[in-house]
Amino acid sequence: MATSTTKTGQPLDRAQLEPVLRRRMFYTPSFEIYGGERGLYDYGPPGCALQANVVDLWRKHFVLEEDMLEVDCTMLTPEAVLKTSGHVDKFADWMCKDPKSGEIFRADHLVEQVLEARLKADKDARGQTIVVDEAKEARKKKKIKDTKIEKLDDAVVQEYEETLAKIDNYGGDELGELIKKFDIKGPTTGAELDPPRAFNLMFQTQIGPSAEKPNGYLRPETAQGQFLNFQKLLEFNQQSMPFASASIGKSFRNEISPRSGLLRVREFLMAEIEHFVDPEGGKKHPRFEDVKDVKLTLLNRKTQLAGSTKPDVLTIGEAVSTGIVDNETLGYFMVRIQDFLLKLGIDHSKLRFRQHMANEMAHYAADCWDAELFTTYGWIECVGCADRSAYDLTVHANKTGAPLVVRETRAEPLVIEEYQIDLERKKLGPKFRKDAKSVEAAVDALSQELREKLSLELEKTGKIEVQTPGVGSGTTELDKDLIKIEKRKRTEHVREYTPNVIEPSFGIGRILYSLMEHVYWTREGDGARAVLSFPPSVAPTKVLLVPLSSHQDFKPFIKKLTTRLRRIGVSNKVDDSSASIGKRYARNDELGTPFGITIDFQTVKDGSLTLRERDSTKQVRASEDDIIAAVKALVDGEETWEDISKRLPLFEGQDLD
Ligand SMILES: Nc1ncnc2c1ncn2[C@@H]1O[C@H](COP(=O)(O)OP(=O)(O)OP(=O)(O)O)[C@@H](O)[C@H]1O
Repeated sequence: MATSTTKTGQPLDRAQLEPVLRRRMFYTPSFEIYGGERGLYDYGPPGCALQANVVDLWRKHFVLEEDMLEVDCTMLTPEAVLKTSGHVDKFADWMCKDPKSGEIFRADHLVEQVLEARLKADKDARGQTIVVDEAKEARKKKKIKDTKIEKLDDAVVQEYEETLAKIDNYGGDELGELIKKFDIKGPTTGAELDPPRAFNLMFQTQIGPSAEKPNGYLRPETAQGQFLNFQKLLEFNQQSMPFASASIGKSFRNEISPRSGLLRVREFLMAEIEHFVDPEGGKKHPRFEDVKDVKLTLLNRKTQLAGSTKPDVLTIGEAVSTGIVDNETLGYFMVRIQDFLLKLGIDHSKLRFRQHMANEMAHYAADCWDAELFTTYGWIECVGCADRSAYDLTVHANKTGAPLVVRETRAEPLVIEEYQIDLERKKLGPKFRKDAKSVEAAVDALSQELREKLSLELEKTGKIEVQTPGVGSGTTELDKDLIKIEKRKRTEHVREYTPNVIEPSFGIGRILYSLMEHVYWTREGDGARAVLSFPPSVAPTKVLLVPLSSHQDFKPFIKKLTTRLRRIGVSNKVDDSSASIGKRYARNDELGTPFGITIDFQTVKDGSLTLRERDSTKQVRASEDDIIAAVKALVDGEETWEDISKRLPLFEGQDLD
């Protein structure tokens, strides 16, 4: 796997970044003083501010700009809902147990880890200047300690790589076969593993005191609440289609082996959109024209099937017209997802869209693309974008009888010619008694094809036989006196259909962590200093106020500045500690604070201030009004630092760093 690099081209060292994130309290393991609980994290002040800013941007970018209908649905979900949606039976991962140690592994992750480790060892071995036989010889003689030097056959390397490219697609039996075939054993014991078995990821719970057994779950996604409110939302939207609902809230998954920090946790914030669209007419999107020339990096299904991970860069217009992406609405949202991630500060070169393989998608899905971000943990799915077809609305409507459909008055009434059936009910009742209703239902359910066939038979013989499950022998004879079948015209003024759903689904924690990796770099100086180059819009704190010292004369300026900044909604912090100004700025570079205002003796003389930019460490000096206006323009994204440094005089007086 390629290594991740920072914007300065240095390999990204997670062992350096993670302590910074923990120390500055972006996030921290929950319940730590009780020994911690895997897969659960608390966010500290900068983490909370960052998350709030990302969520705020999400709302503006999607809910506001796309005029979506936001809902906030409950997390506690009755069992019946999740039974109908398929989660109770199918929302599971494959786990396997080491019978010797009792350790539990997620089967696909175990295969992935082992194969990746073997490929790495192979690469290392190939990189050695000594040939492998010599390496083995040397190892025998204990000259080389590294016992991992193992070279694989080229065919094995290819097989491993192909397996890894398809790792998300295997079912339990296939994973069991891979474990056997590749001789994968318990990592700590070397024991043969038990065959994989399905583990449902939902947390079960009991709703109410009278429940005798668990009768509900913590939701594993926010989507179901949106589907169940479909009819009310359609009404709220004055029956107008297409429209989208949106929801931000916690979801819960009892992950088999949570790992990789915020990337795989058991409780996480999701932001999901359900865009309801008419399935007829190719799922067009009214704004597709505006985005059709935007390029995306696409790793399609065909490429993955060939065992490759080399993506294509295509405009979304090309991708949709050639059928690589199924339809305009899905393509439109992929572009909007990319725009959003880039706005946050995601590195464009570390973003790709990967198409799900046919057996990786839910059986009802028409197409699905994940926005994946490259991190030190490899490519990580951060946003799923799926076409869920009409599945969810259909199953809930069938189960409850609720009309989760759109009824539209046709512009032109539709004249339909069809076979219609008239039953002589007065005679049917006395003849079939308790079975009359079943016979009637069976007749009503006859297809047009059958009706045509039966009408000919009725005309010819004067009687027909109809399949009536559960009545007598299973077929019932009806004669001309009881049934009439005729071809007639019917005019339909209203069209009824179940909308299809395009669902972009964002994991906010995964996006936050990937973003922190993407904006992290180190500045050479006295020791490498960490910098988090968040764009001003998402940075936890926008401005640091630094008085030169704790001198009394600076205090009124600080008070005035904080009040003014607060009034215009710019978050700021004062650092009046005794550390040098350079040190204080370095501390806040770690927090990603993009701007700093210094208050010095010149300020006391003429009211002027310096404004420093985090990444370049350049400063300008100007009046308080000009500096405040510059900060506001920078934070609102109306001007860049380049604009400001052209407009206001540069300040070279002090090298603060
Ligand atoms: N355990 C988790 N921890 C953090 N975020 C998650 C977790 N599971 C899912 N997400 C986020 O929710 C989004 C939508 O969920 P989805 O059901 O598509 O994920 P998934 O395909 O089950 O993920 P994975 O295959 O990685 O388990 C994902 O793109 C991801 O950002």
